[in-house]
This record gives sequence, C-alpha cells and structure tokens, in this order.
Amino acid sequence: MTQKTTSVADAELDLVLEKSRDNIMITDGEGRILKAGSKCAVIYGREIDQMLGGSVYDLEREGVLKPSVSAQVLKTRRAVQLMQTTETGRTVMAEGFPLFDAQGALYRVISFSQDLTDLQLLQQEYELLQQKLQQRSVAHDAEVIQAQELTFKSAQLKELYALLQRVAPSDANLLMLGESGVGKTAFAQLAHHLSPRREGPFIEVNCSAIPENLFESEMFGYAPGSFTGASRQGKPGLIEQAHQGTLFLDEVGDLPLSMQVKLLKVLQDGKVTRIGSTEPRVLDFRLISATNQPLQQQVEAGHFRLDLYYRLNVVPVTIAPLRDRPEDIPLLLERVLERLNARYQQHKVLDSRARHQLIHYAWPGNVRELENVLERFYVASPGTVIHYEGPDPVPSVSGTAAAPSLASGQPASVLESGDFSSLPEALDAFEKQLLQQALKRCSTTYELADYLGISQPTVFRRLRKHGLQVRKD
Ligand SMILES: Nc1ncnc2c1ncn2[C@@H]1O[C@H](COP(=O)(O)OP(=O)(O)OP(=O)(O)O)[C@@H](O)[C@H]1O
Repeated sequence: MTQKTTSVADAELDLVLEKSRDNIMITDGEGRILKAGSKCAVIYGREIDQMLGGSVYDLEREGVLKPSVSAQVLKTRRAVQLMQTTETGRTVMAEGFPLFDAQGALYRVISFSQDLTDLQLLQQEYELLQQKLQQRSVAHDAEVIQAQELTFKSAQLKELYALLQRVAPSDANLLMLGESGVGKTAFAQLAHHLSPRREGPFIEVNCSAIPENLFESEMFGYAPGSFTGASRQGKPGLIEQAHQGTLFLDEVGDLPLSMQVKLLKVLQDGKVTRIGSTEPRVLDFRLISATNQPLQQQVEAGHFRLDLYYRLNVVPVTIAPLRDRPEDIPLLLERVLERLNARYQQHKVLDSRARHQLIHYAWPGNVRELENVLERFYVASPGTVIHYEGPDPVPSVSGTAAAPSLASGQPASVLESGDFSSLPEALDAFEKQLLQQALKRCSTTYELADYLGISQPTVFRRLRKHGLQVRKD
C-alpha cells in the first residue's frame, strides 16, 4: 500500500480503498486529494503518489479528470453523478458526495469511480451491428414474419427481429423501449425463445407492482424462519427463479431509487443472498428490462441511477408505435381475429367498413388497444360478419361522445374550453378527462386497463399522477 497508515482507523480506511471494486478518492474542502485507491493508476493513468496532495482542479485542467466529480460537488454542494472520459480513453462513471461539519462547511468530498469501458465497448459493437443490419435488406419487403405469437411485415420490426436474432446467443442485457402496448413484453419473450436459454425459465417481474417493503423478499427470497410470517421452508426470490433463464424486469423506470441500488448490486456481483441467510448463491441469468418512460430523462432528473441505466441499456431495442408502421395493422387484425375465432369457436369475418375503420385508426394504445377494440367489435356483432355502424373512423377506446377519437381530429370538451400554454399541458388535461370518464364505467385498475387498452401498471401510474382513484381494488 502506498499511503502511510497512522492509526487503526487509517489502516481500516486504506484497506477499504485498496479492496473496493470502485476507485475511491477523498479530497478536502479545497479539492486537494487526501487519499485515493490503487485503481487510480488503471483508471486515470496516474500513480497514487502523483495524485496525493494534488488538486482536482489541476488534474481537470490537465485532462486527467474529465470532468472532476469532486470539483462539481464542491461547486454545487450536492451529490453528483457524471460520466468521465479519461486520458487513457476509458469511460468512467463517477459519483461524489459532500461531507459537512457542524457549522455547515463542506470539509470533504468522497468520490467513487467505476470503469464502464467494457460495457461501452459491448454497446458500440451492437450499435455497429445495428447499422450494418439497417443497411442490408433484412427480408424481402412483402414478406410477413411469423415468429412465435408475433406477426409483422414492417421494415422497423424486421430490423428489430434481425437484431434480436443476432444478439440472442449472447448474454448482453437488452432494454426494450416503446410506448405502452407496442409489444415490449412479447418481444422480450421472443428474445428469450431465440436464445440458448429457451429451455430455462422466463421470469417476468412487474417492477411497478411490487410494494417497496416487499421488494427484497420477493426479489431475493428468504431463508427458513427468517421473519415472522415467513414460510418454514423459506422461498427463492424471483431473481433466483430466473437461474439459467431470463429475468424480465418490466416497467423498470418505476423502480424507486432505494431498490435500484439493491438491484445494481446483484447485477454487479452476479450473486443473491436470501434474507436471513449468509450464503450467497451464484446465479446465471440473462437480463431484459423494459420501460415506456424516457429513462435518459429520468437519469438527468436524478430519478434513475446512471450506473444502473448503463448496465441495463447495453442493447437498446426500440419498438415503433403502431401508427408509424401501419402496414402491420391488417396483419394484426387477421391474427387477432384468428385467435378470437379459436377462443369463441366461431368463424367470424370483418366487413369492409369495419376493417377500413380499424386500419385507419391511430391506435394510441398500440397492439393491446387493437386487441381490445377488435374483441369488443367481435362480441358485439351477433352474426358471422363483424359490422361497425358508428361514426367514421372508430371512436377512441373511451367510447363516449365527449371524448372523441384521436383520429377524428375533434377536440375534447376540456380542450375546447381550456386555456393551455403548452401541448403537454393540454395532453395532460385530456388524459385526466379520459380517465375520469373511464372511472365512471370501471371500478378496478384491471378493468380500466382493459377498457383503455393500456397495462394495469400504466393505469396505476396515470391515476396517481392526476390524483384520481378507483372505487375499489
Ligand atoms: N407483432 C405482434 N404480433 C402479434 N401480437 C402482438 C404483436 N405485438 C404485440 N402483440 C400483442 O399485443 C399485446 C401487448 O403487447 P405487450 O404486452 O408485449 O406490450 P408492452 O409494450 O409490454 O406493454 P406495456 O408497456 O403496457 O407493458 C400482447 O397481447 C402481445 O402479444
């Protein structure tokens, strides 16, 4: 160890610095480096002896700390998380925390940096692959792809399918992005099916549905008799159940920060320790996450950890909304109709007007909304031919006169009277009105989800956002 130890506390601290997986650096209130871990040399290309006693501002000027997280903490007096590119060309995630004395003076900054270069290289490799695939025509334009339960012919989804085929054999983490109902879960299942882990389990976790106080026991499991009410045999957590298969974290953007920290640790260590046990279990699973939230913005707003975002987002897989790939709509109608006929043991067909209306609708709730609307048409049509006699085009899923179709171009009553300064504000008001109307018909979040053609967690989130509540749940 390079640093001199003067006391037991110092010796302990030096050991932490030496053994930590992150590089740790401690500066005083002026940005002078008091201590640094041995990983400094590897990450920043400077030996500890060259760093100690030096100023982070000088190192920033010299381009060693680009930028210095400690300097940012000293400036803002708050915890800061940022990305650095080092002189040695490495990509580093750094996090700095201020320490204040009793008088409120900032006397220390402790920073932790983690080398993410390998993860980044993997990302670049896949970006290159994606570009190559986009240049090459993946399949003949007219060709319809039928993969598992999925049907599509749009160029966007064919490219996505080719990407999934290419990355499936590897264990690279996938992040499925797209609006609610576009097929993130369905494509995650496809990725699992294409992978060598297809015989293993596919464990789906809806991150917004697990209450914060149950997160650890649900995710990590517990040992026999570890707390009151725990089952006698103990229980494996969801992560453990995904061993040798795929762990799918849906709505990952909804994970509270405290859970993000715990999840990150498991991903870094590849091990899970059940609550009440001291025995870590080494686990082998492939991680796929999904969100319909702008995760990058969540990171910028401090609601999502940058390091976790990096880990989840190795291969971003964006699924286009249905309105941007209308060529998939006729196919989906056929497919969903087939499924309905099989389920209801009938042979119904769509008449040309209903078909025309469905094909020309904007589908804000994407494929899930299409499934729900078609099923409503289906059950409402007594004969073998499915008719729709309503206004042209089809009404929106709210189905009320006061809430017109997005496709019809009619303003909603709330918008007619409202004085809005921005589009987001107007959309918010519109969304609230739709929810209030839907609440008159539905008494649970599950009914609402079905009625509006969105997922239950999305319903839950939107109601919370507008301060609305269902009658029971
Ligand atoms: N290309 C497709 N072909 C056939 N069915 C599809 C296709 N894409 C999506 N679906 C179906 O649409 C429905 C909604 O898909 P899914 O649940 O995967 O959406 P999601 O993006 O995960 O939604 P959320 O964000 O609300 O959880 C599912 O029943 C799925 O099987």
